[in-house]
Amino acid sequence: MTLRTREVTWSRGGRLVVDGVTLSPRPGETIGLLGPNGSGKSSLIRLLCGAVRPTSGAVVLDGTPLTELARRDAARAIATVTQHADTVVDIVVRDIVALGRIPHRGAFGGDRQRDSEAVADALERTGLTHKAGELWHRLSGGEKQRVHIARALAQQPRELLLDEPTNHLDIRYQLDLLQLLTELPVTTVVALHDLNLAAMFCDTLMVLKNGRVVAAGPPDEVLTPELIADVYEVNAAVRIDDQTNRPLVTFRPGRVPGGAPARS
Ligand SMILES: Nc1ncnc2c1ncn2[C@@H]1O[C@H](COP(=O)(O)OP(=O)(O)OP(=O)(O)O)[C@@H](O)[C@H]1O
Repeated sequence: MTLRTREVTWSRGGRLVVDGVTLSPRPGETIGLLGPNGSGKSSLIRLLCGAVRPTSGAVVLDGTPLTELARRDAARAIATVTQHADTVVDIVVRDIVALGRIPHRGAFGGDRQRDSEAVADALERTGLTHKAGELWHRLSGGEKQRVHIARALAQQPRELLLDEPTNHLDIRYQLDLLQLLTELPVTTVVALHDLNLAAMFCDTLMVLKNGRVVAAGPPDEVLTPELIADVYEVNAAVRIDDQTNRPLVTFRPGRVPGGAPARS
C-alpha cells in the first residue's frame, strides 16, 4: 500500500486545476510528473501532501483518505519539498534539517540518538555536512534547495514528494539528487521540467495538460515526438541513448502550434 489518488479533482475560481487524476505508484518507485507551466503539477503535489483538500475524489494513504488521517500520522509517512520555501529566521542548517524529526517526537520527546543519526545521514547524502553550522541566509540558492531536501530525508518518510527540486541546482547536484531519489527505499513523486532527467531517472512518467493526465507509463512509451508536440508545442526528436538505454530528447527550433509535430 502507498499514497494514491483516486479520480482526484481540485477546482479554483470555477476552473478544474486538477481534473480526475488517478495515481497509483508501486511502493518504492519514482514517478516523474511532467507538463507545461500551469498544467497542475504543483497542485497535484499539494493534494498528495494534504496541503489542500480535493474537490472530489480522494487522496488515500494505506487505504485511508488523508482528510481522515491524524496530521502526525500523515507527517510521519509523507515528506514534501515544495518550491519557494524560505525562512527569515536566523537558523543554522543543522537545525532546519532537524525539523524533519518533529513528526517522530512523542509526548516524552524522541529518540535523540536516532534523531541525530538521521540528521547526520541527511546532511551527508545532500553534501551539506560541512555546512551544518552555517546560517540559512548565507547559503546560495542551490544550497538552500539541498537543505530542504535534507530536511525531507531526515524525516525518513515512506513517501517523498518534490516540486521541481532541481531548479536551483547545478548539473552535478541535479544528477546526484535524482540518482539519490532512485536509490532511496521510498515511493517518490517528483515534478520536473527537464524531460531528459525525467527519462533518465524515473520509473514512470505522468504527463499533465490542463490538469488532466494525457500520458502515463514507462519513459520510452510516454516520451514520443507526438506527445511532446501536443503537450509543449515544440518540435523534438527522441531516440534511445545506447549508454543509458533511456529516451533522449533533442529539440528543434520553432513552435508546433496546435500540437502536430513538424515533418523533418
Ligand atoms: N490557489 C489557487 N487559486 C487559483 N488558481 C490556482 C491556485 N493554485 C494554482 N492555480 C492555478 O492552477 C493552474 C495550475 O497551477 P500549478 O501551479 O499546479 O501548475 P504547475 O504545473 O505546477 O506549473 P509550473 O510548471 O509553472 O510550476 C495555474 O493556472 C494556476 O494559476
